[in-house]
Amino acid sequence: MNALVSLRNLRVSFDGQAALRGIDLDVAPGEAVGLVGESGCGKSVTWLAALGLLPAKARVTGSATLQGQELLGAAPAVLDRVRGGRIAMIFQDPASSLNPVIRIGRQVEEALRLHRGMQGAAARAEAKRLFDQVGIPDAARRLDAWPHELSGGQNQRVMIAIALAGRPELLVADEPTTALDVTIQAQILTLLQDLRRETGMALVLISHDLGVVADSCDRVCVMYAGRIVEQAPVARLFEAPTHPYTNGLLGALPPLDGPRRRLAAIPGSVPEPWAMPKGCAFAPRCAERSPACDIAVPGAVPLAPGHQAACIRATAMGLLKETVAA
Ligand SMILES: Nc1ncnc2c1ncn2[C@@H]1O[C@H](COP(=O)(O)OP(=O)(O)OP(=O)(O)O)[C@@H](O)[C@H]1O
Repeated sequence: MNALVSLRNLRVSFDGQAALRGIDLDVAPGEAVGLVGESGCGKSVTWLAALGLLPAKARVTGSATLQGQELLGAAPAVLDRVRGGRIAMIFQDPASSLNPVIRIGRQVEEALRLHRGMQGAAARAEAKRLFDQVGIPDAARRLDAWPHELSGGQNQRVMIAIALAGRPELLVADEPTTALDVTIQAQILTLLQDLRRETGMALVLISHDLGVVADSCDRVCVMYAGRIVEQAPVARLFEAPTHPYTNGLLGALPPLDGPRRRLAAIPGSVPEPWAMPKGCAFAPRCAERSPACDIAVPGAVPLAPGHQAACIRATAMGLLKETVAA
């Protein structure tokens, strides 16, 4: 795969506490990758680190490349061109990302000026086109609205228009629908899919909801305590989940058909950074734990094309495959 973005052994710590413990991830041009996991597992920090958006106290090591160009430690001028240009990011709460005292059209025009050098009537016409593209009704008039005059869903569409202004090759959408009503959530997710098809950009969708990610993405990465514990194409993940944590997330999904049942919750909680076990971080919550789980952190084992899991059960399956093939 010729990756658009490659993360290699990406590690982040704050005040000596590890938040990311070695992320390896490729995003191909045009693909949609879902990043899923419980709150605090490092989904947002992964992309904030790659884009140089973490506070100075964060210690970041490893590598994050955009078509071979290293982003970690890159000059501010390089990062300014990448951020909001080749890689755009939208966040959960559009109200806090938009400037409340600048009309929304002006905010889109500013992004067009920064990333495409557009000004005046050309920028205004392009801003209107972007509003049309993201489904803001009565776009010409809405350009002059203030953020507080629009609903949360409309403001998220404005954020998406700002993100599209730089013609990104990758859009990172960090819980883009969490703050919205359920019906609006579905509309925004559909919009992101449509835009990906229209523009050919890649999409990284961050969510704590495996169902949301499964509907919208080609591939899913399951994160736990600062690591990717399993990644696979969506269909494969549902057919052959290997990591017990993935199984736990799948068990927590409501069934598509059949009677409603109580959602299975995974007992226990994620270990705190200062109390990380020596072996597998999920072991204390794992029903399939064995003594070997406590010895060392399991590495990612390839199981099928695009499918890897970091669990000693996967290690055992990998060895079994090698023995059969020999
Ligand atoms: N600026 C910061 N200073 C200190 N710790 C931080 C900072 N930002 C993130 N962290 C820590 O890094 C870890 C990963 O956080 P991150 O926000 O990436 O999690 P997440 O998986 O995106 O969770 P959520 O779904 O709640 O957004 C958490 O333990 C968090 O407390």
